Amino acid sequence: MSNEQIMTALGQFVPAHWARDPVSAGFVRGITLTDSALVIKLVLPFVDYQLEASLRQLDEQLCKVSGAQTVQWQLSHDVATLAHAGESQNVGGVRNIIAVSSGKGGVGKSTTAVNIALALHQLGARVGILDADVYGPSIPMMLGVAQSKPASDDGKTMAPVSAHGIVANSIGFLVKAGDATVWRGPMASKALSQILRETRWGELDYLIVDLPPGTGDIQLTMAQDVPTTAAIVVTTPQNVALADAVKGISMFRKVNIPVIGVIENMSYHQCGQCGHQEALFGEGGGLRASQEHQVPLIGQLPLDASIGRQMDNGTPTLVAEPDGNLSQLYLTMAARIASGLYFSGNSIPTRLYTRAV
Ligand SMILES: Nc1ncnc2c1ncn2[C@@H]1O[C@H](COP(=O)(O)OP(=O)(O)OP(=O)(O)O)[C@@H](O)[C@H]1O
Repeated sequence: MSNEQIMTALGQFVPAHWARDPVSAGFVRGITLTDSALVIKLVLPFVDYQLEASLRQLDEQLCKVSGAQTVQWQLSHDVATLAHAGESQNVGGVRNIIAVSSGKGGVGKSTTAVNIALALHQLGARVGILDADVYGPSIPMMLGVAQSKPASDDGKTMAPVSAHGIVANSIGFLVKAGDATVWRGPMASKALSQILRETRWGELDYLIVDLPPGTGDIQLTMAQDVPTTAAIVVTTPQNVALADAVKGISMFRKVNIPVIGVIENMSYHQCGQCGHQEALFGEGGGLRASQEHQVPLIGQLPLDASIGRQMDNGTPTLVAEPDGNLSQLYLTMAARIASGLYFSGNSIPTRLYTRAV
């Protein structure tokens, strides 16, 4: 068997949404031929979705060059810590902080943030979510834990609330409904920094931060006082929402936070009877914004009453129907976010993946 031919075959294959092939990216960790099986071990610095099915396209070619009868893919991940802009100190065992923002309110930012967090968890990552939407904290309700409170043994730090396999903290757990809405910008920003640093998040691969809509003080805090790795902008296809989303993209760029991409929510309505898709709010807006501003379009989600209903019941789509079509959309987007984050970011040198075969 020639390792070189196998590496060449692997080196010519770029899985969906990856920026590089697994060989040049340094993910191949072992190639062995046991009995009649060729065993290929890959360790990824991000979580992925349906990667094995995609790699199986290579099986025939790999069997031919190795003389093996089958290929066994051993896939695992060890999520890399990526460098962030600014001087702020890392948050405990949190490897990456992803801010989810929107230019306008009501576009489904929190709904998307929660389902993406749960999707990353379903893909095998350790995930937390911080509800920084001080003016309308909705994550406790969406995760079905509105009656819970983060526990504090020492009066200084808090244990986050666990729900559906992820951990969460929210201003909504800590102050009475409506109280935070009268806070002025600086107070809200201080609350965000404090809640972030006083929560014992434990070891997390990804901490999703659900920001309030707009481009104000809190967003600046994310750049200056929080080690934010990258941001995602959620929008609807309407022109007004898009114009605001573009402002959000520019703002993150100005403060050197890379934008992983745009998610277009409520892009189309799918008829429950015949499956016909109709673009209720115009078409192609997210794609246009992504092309004009050179950010990837991470995905498009339909306007689907079940997304809202499931959230209102505290069992988000990823929990209510983990294998359903909508969950598959979220899982695909989560994988794009994870790989996009890695390939667009800078790995911290100590965790750099070396080429080893
Ligand atoms: N794809 C979707 N299909 C159907 N309903 C949706 C979808 N996305 C969100 N919703 C519903 O739209 C409403 C607003 O969603 P959400 O609270 O997530 O928006 P938001 O952008 O975070 O709002 P705000 O900025 O005001 O907090 C909710 O009732 C939610 O259930």
